[in-house]
Amino acid sequence: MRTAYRVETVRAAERALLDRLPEGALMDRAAAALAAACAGALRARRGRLAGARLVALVGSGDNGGDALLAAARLARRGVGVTAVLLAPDRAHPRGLAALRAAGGRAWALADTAPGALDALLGRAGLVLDGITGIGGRGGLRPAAAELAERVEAAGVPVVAVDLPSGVDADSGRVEGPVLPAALTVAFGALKPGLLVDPARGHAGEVRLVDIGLGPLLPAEPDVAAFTTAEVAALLPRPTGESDKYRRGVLGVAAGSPRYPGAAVLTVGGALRGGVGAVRYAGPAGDAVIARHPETLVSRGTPAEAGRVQAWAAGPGLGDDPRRERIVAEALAADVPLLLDADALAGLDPARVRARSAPTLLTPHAGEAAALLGTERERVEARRLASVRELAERFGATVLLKGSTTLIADPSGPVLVNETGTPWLATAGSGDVLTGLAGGLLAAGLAPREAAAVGAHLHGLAAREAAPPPSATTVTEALPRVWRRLLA
Ligand SMILES: NC(=O)C1=CN([C@@H]2O[C@H](COP(=O)(O)OP(=O)(O)OC[C@H]3O[C@@H](n4cnc5c(N)ncnc54)[C@H](O)[C@@H]3O)[C@@H](O)[C@H]2O)[C@@H](O)CC1
Ligand SMILES: [K+]
Repeated sequence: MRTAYRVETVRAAERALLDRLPEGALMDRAAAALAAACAGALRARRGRLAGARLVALVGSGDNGGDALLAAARLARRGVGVTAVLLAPDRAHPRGLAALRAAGGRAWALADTAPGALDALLGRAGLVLDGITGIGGRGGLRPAAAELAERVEAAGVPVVAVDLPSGVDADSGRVEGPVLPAALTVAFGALKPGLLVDPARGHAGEVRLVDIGLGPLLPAEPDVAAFTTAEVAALLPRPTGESDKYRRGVLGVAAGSPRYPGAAVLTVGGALRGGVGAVRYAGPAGDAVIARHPETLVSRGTPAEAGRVQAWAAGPGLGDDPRRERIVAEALAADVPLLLDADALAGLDPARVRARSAPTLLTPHAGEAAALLGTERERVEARRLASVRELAERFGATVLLKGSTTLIADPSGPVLVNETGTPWLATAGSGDVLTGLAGGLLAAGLAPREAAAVGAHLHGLAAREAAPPPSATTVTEALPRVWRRLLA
């Protein structure tokens, strides 16, 4: 499990660790790892360290202190270092002394002419961003924002200290200018913003450095991501006693005369979700049978279909006059239920909360916004808060699709899927995910695991499908992903 903790939790663990260690030891650990990461990046660019040039951007907190101490280490190894101080009178005193003792230069940003700054950046092989870390509040302030803009314009690769400056560590929100990094070196624990967009999109490669915080962090993180090995361990596997019913049957209520393809794609995903069988109920049975002859099809609504272990309803129901009845019957079924797309429109939280079996909702940002009575942009800017709010309001598991897919229960850590790719923004790919996650539900996974495993497999399949992937080629790539994970 990759885990992330909120700032408050990280700080509490840091305080406990600081009490046990000599003064400065923790920052020295952080600085040593940071210097090693920068040395690697500089060597990768020009083969050797001596003679390389580094510019360290230094804010007024400990994040700037880390940058100064790391820069001092690099200066001792022959790197030409210039620190640009945003607040010279508040720069970390020990860090600044170490840098000067190592032969590094320190410039006050306020006294540096724009031309001189640009020339400095133009010669630099790497920029170390120590403007703000977990103490950063709101978007970057004007002087820092202007500096970030100049660095970006210079095109020098940036290594972020702990977090890209300007992102919100706890929420992943970005409220103004940010300095995007090629590499972020995080200390002690990842923060939620390093896993959740839009902040994550500015962090580049994220490397976690162990500074001894682990044993002091609580067992339950705020945000977590399954690794592929953990997903592989959760995949349902048939046993000697399995038959098609014991492996689980998923009922699919999707598609309409106008959108038969949604039924085909949802069933296609479901057949690759580890189930023993898929029952399709709806008007697109002929199209489904033509593509997936193993499906049990019927024309009726969920209540008229046979026994299933879970239902997945919603894709392509469109303006089918039976839509409300279909959703009502799926809600009334005493089995786990996945609701997506057209089944989410106007969904009443009380109806979901009243269910006796678990429910999984899989909105994209637009659908989530409609359920929350807000705008899509607001959901996209506040993905973590939005998914938590939906889960709480509906008393359900919610999978919020998008640039980083998030999965929340009414309480407990939010799961992040890290396998997603922008290529998945393609017609019908959500229908495949609905079938896949629904299949995993029917096969016996809890909603949270079904959602996380489904999203993980879906992302891996999209990466494997020939670019550009389509919903159909993603479906076709799924068995290859299963094979690899089961091996
Ligand atoms: N506490 C510890 O034991 C350790 C902390 N470490 C480092 O310390 C950092 C946290 O240090 P701090 O708590 O001093 O906080 P930061 O250094 O992250 O930022 C605080 C400073 O930045 C300024 N600032 C805040 N928001 C700003 C904005 N929007 N624009 C411009 N300036 C802004 C504030 O005036 C304040 O002086 C971590 O991110 C990490 O890099 C590491 O050295 C490991 C050990
Ligand atoms: K930073």
